[in-house]
Amino acid sequence: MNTELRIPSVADWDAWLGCLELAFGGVPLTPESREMYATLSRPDRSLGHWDGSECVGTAGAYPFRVTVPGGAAVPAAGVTMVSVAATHRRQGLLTSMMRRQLDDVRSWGEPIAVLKASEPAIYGRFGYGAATPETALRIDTDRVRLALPPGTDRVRLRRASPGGALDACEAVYARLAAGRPGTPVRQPGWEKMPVNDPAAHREGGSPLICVLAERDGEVTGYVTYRVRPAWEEAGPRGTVAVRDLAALDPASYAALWRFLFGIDLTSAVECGNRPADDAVLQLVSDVRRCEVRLRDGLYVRLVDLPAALQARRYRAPVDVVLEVEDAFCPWNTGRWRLTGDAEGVASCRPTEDPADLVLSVRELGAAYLGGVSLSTLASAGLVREERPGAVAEAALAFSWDVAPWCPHEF
Ligand SMILES: CC(=O)SCCNC(=O)CCNC(=O)[C@H](O)C(C)(C)COP(=O)(O)OP(=O)(O)OC[C@H]1O[C@@H](n2cnc3c(N)ncnc32)[C@H](O)[C@@H]1OP(=O)(O)O
Repeated sequence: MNTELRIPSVADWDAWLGCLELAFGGVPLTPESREMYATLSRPDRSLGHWDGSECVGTAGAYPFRVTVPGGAAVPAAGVTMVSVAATHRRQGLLTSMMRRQLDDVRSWGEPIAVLKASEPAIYGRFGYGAATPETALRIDTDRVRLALPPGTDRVRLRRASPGGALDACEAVYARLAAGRPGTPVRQPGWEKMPVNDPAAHREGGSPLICVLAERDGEVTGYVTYRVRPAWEEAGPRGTVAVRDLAALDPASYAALWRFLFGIDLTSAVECGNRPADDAVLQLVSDVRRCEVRLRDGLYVRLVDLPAALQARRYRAPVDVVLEVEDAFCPWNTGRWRLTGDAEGVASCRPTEDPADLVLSVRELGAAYLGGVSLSTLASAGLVREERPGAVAEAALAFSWDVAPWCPHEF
């Protein structure tokens, strides 16, 4: 196959986006989404495969910063808009784009690349590990009750227009992003994404509604949701579909959930993406009536392994030699001595010392944000222990007190 791989010019944008649309089923993007992507896209950080004048492959990489354990916001390539034309699939076009992109990311000095996959089977071969397990929830609000922490009744709730409340919501997001590994710091322009609400995407639901939680006149939380009304012989069976819910304190958090549970003419609350440690599951009276579906969230690829491992903090003191295999980015292959703890700057240097743990870069990516335990990976046979006790030591050090989560779409 004779295709040319190159950075698209601004004039290539329509053809480039057209390839992406077709690969995702051919439904044209709504004008709102098209305009948003046109503003956010970075042609200089994108790649296209061209077969003559036809664009047959696309990939992009936004310049993000992602919170890692310890609170640093690490430069990260946000890989996105990956597609290959149906006429050209399984001929290695994606592989060649991943090759070029990871070389580019390395040259940009971004220690990690992250993505959300359309299908989990695609990116492991390129060294991406599923790092932030997330849950999709559906709660039967006719039968489930909520326990409410002290102060819930003092939280004031106020409806606001999603666009008008953007600054207040973004301030809450920014404070939470700093404490939750896996969360991208919002880059300029991206605040529009959570309130992008094309009518074509509402699936019979209302336009997006925003409710703010306030304490002492300050916004302490928000929820955006839509209601999908439904009627049965026996009465109303509407669903509340939550897009985003965030709160700075337990009372505001509970007040928002209580509000969602009480919306008239509805009998269920659905959330497509919540963290694996979402506190609501500790408030519900009957967890069996909450459908909880585990999903893969953010995938992490260590591009510059020592820089990435040095950027995070470790929950307990650690001193281990990791023997890492990385066939796709061979500069990471080798033995690395990692030392670090909760406070100081970690060190990760090449070493000739014998290995304590043997693993691939994919497993290291999965464990990087503290959401997947090295012990679990060892139990699965994906991490090999060469020094007794090394798995337990490293698993504790890599773990974190909050589960990593990526509430940011891209
Ligand atoms: C971050 C994001 O943007 S996620 C969005 C990804 N895009 C999509 O899902 C859109 C629809 N799908 C597509 O456009 C294409 O099928 C792609 C991009 C997923 C794959 O592109 P291709 O050029 O066909 O991939 P390529 O030929 O390089 O395949 C490389 C390997 O991955 C495997 N592979 C590719 N796609 C898939 C898949 N969906 N599921 C499982 N394996 C896959 C191939 O079989 C091949 O395996 P091999 O090396 O063992 O032979």
